[in-house]
Amino acid sequence: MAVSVPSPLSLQAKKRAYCPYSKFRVGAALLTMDNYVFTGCNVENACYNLGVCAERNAMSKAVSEGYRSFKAIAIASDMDDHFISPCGGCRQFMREFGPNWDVYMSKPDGSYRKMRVDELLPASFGPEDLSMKKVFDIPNEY
Ligand SMILES: O=c1ccn([C@H]2C[C@H](O)[C@@H](CO)O2)c(=O)[nH]1
Ligand SMILES: [Zn+2]
Repeated sequence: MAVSVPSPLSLQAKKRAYCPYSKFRVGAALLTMDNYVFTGCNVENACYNLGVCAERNAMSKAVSEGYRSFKAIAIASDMDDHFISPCGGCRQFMREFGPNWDVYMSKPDGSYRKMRVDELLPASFGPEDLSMKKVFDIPNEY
């Protein structure tokens, strides 16, 4: 499937947000190196701290389906005066899969700001610091 970034799929994913507590809808569309797309929305919980962000949801879906190599993620919210920006936890989660891929932070009108993961999280800690190989070479059996 051909996908433009920031992807309209992030807007579609936003519609599925489960956010009765914050009422702050977020959608994400993650593009893999081999051009598959995994979407995600935020999923909140009555036990507030268990809520999951849209970005992490999309990345976990991709990894659980066997994809670890990412080109870009597009993020959408309902804020029309700000570009949605990933939280610190999601930045670290993105960095696990490499420092050099793109994050498109959008507004509902489709305008966006693009930054690389390493710009969003400089001087980061990652798998290499634990003497790991590239993350896509990490086996599923140890
Ligand atoms: O980049 C962001 C920022 C916030 N949220 C979610 C978390 C929570 O459900 C709600 C309000 O913070 O928005 C995301 O999913 N992604
Ligand atoms: Zn987050």
